[in-house]
Amino acid sequence: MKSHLVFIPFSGISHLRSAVEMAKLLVDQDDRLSVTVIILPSRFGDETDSSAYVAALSVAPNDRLRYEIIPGGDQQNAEPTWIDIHIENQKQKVRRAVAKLDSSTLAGFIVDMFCTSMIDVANELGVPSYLFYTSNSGALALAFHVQKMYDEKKYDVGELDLDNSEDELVVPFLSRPYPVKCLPRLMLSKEWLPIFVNQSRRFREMKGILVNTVAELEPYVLESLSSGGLDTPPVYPVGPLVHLENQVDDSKDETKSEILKWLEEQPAKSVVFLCFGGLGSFNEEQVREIAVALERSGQRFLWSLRRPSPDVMKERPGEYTNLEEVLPEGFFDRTKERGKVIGWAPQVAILANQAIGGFVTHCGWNSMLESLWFGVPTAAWPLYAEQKFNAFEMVEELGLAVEIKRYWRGDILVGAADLVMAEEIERGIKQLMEEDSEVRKRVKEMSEKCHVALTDGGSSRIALQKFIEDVKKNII
Ligand SMILES: O=c1ccn([C@@H]2O[C@H](COP(=O)(O)OP(=O)(O)O[C@H]3O[C@H](CO)[C@@H](O)[C@H](O)[C@H]3O)[C@@H](O)[C@H]2O)c(=O)[nH]1
Repeated sequence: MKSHLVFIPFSGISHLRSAVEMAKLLVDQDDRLSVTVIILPSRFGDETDSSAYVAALSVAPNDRLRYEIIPGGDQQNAEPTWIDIHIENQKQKVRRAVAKLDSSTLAGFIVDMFCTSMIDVANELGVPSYLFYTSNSGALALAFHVQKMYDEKKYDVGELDLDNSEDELVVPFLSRPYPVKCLPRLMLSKEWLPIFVNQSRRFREMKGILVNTVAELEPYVLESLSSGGLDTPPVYPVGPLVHLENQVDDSKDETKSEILKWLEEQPAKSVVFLCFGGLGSFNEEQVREIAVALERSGQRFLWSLRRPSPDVMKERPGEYTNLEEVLPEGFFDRTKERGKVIGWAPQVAILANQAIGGFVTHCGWNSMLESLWFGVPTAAWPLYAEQKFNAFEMVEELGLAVEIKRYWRGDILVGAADLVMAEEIERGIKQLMEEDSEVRKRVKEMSEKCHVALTDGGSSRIALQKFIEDVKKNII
């Protein structure tokens, strides 16, 4: 029997790309399955970081995988709205897009964690909803755990002293206590917590949850989720879903070619790469500390440095027109033989290059998976969202990363951030680049497991097959 799934990702590039990889896997795995990916307009009104990617998708024809692009229309140049309101505003357009599909084969909706209000549209049509979770299963379990405690009145943000708290939470699926100050900022904000908790409640309405993780990477969390303690829908670890296409040297892109050429000239595993995701940027004081650390470390480096946005909730960080203004005087002269400062990075192609020996990252989950995929060890410097949890899991629970700063406080999206001193950064970089470290060895082993997971008979393929079988069983 033919089945059709409607997939509604969030429009941000870090959610969209893994969702598209997920959709491709689904249709590859089962030739009776087809998927329509509905691409929502960006909340920012522009489409800067995803427009080229989306344009390329729409020209790639496939009978069983289609893209329905919903234009921004009247929202162009409007004030950006909060994510939940923005998604709510798209419901009518999604109804219209779904109405064009053959309802007799409709088997369900797969929605991103930010698009849970689309469950209402699926319910109107009488089809089940599934969640596609773009981060790890630990962050998912933490969200469920905090929601459960909140609903049972055991978690009160009013009682938490955010930045100075030495309190720790005992979280069932973690092997050690979790410091309250490492909770994502949303879980510590009176204003945001109810929205966050509501999102987790809606996760529980789903028939199943696809997670961009690997069974071998997070076994304890996945066991805990499947044992029923948190009373969640079934979880399917189907990752790592990594967008690998831009790994090749695309000669049309001169900046990328130049970066890759420079890397080819460097010795194997000699370069430390620094990159902080789509929203990562630093004030001038912090930029100087990083520059000093790079100089003192003596290490070869490739540094993706972005200009901070005046209001990151409304506008993404941009590119510097003159990097010398922000870097210490003489920095370029002193480091020109061994370092390169760039803007937006072709990250996957860089991580795939033989010259990269370590990656200083903000711990966005795609970055963590990309570095694991290429066996590159990381130094954790979390900046926003759930990244402090990711850092805790990778450094403390799994021993797969070193740290730049232990228990870093703040969140750059709400304007509060500790200054990290050059000494701390230098120490982290040196530890990261150690040749025969335990972390490097563990990363290599985990990298191999990630590759095996995606082969026939591998854990992620088995989980994907189980998901497809369950989708078919759940058709009413
Ligand atoms: O200069 C850059 C910066 C980023 N990237 C790519 O952009 C993606 C960034 O994704 P990620 O590392 O996950 O970071 P964020 O963009 O910050 O991702 C958001 O979404 C993730 C998945 O839900 C969360 O884990 C993060 O905390 C959240 O901030 C990756 O594929 C990178 O390869 C580049 O190619 N060049």
